[in-house]
Amino acid sequence: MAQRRYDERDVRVRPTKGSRPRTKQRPEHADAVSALVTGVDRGRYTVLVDAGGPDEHRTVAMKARELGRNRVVPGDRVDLVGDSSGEEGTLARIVRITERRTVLRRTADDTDPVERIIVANADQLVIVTALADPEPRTRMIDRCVAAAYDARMDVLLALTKSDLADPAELVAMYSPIGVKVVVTQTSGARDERVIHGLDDLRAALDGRMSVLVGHSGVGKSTLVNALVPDALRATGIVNDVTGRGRHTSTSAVALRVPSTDEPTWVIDTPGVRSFGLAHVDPQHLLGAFADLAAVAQECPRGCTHADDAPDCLLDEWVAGAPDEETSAARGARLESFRRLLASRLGDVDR
Ligand SMILES: Nc1nc2c(ncn2[C@@H]2O[C@H](COP(=O)(O)OP(=O)(O)OP(=O)(O)O)[C@@H](O)[C@H]2O)c(=O)[nH]1
Ligand SMILES: [Zn+2]
Repeated sequence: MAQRRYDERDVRVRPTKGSRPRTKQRPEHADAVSALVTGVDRGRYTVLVDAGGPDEHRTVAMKARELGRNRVVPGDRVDLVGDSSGEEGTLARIVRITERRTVLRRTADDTDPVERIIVANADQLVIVTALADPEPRTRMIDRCVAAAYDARMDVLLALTKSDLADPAELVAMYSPIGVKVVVTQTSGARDERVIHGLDDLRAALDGRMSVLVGHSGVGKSTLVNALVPDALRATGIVNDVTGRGRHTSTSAVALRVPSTDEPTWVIDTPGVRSFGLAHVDPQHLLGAFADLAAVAQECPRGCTHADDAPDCLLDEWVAGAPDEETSAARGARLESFRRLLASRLGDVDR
């Protein structure tokens, strides 16, 4: 992973006439140790020092003043100074946030200008959806897909409760847009419950950091508890956050999935039910569809590529397909893209 750190060199100082450059000579913190943020609770950060290494241990940290208002979120790689031993009563300080590879954001709703980073550095978004009880809500899935693609994350659709309904329709709907699908179902009594499909899910998570989202009752906890047997204990000090505002009532927690060779993490997001998409750039969405993006480059200036866009070349691309099969495949891709685009614009949800 090519990572570069944010540090003092990133602060561009504009020389002002007649005054010395306002460079603050901050210490470089050469003795800092790096750590992974696994949880946040009321200004206290649970971090894992030397994750995966011989000296791995959990410790608690606070943000150093110099980080200002920058948010630190689960998945962040940070540098610590001070006492990072993890011994009781100690508190380390986070002095740097390593440049993030991905940033998953949410806005409260589509018109809310306030966007929050909820998770950093995650590779994929796992949308947990029950096939029945509760009924799947494709608008919610679309919104999650849009948010993930905007964050440049992959999407995995985990369809639970296949004992109650057939997954075929949803699979057909989402596989054309590059969404991987795993299907699970439980069987057996509560204390000797087996989850079919769990190995497929494990394989899809292996070596990656995945964020799990899903509505209440879809079976997300059932999956998390099966993947991370000590999930409750592993959350440590992290619990509900005293939210400033109504959208931060709970916070995300990173949990390590044991017994895989590569470090594998799931980030559970109890508070996140859906995504407002006000921040999503339609251009980013298009970027998730390489074939469409190539065609759309030649679209008229300012083309929205939406259903009602005049002279959008994407329509021509479908119409001009060499054979029926290609035309159907292209049509499905375009339709999916436009569905996501519409969810971004709020059309679908109204
Ligand atoms: N029939 C069936 N029921 C399931 C399956 N998986 C989970 N359930 C049940 O669905 C209910 C909800 O499961 P949970 O794992 O608690 O769901 P959750 O998504 O974590 O919901 P919250 O805890 O409310 O956020 C429970 O009664 C589970 O026993 C499944 O594959 N089939
Ligand atoms: Zn267009």
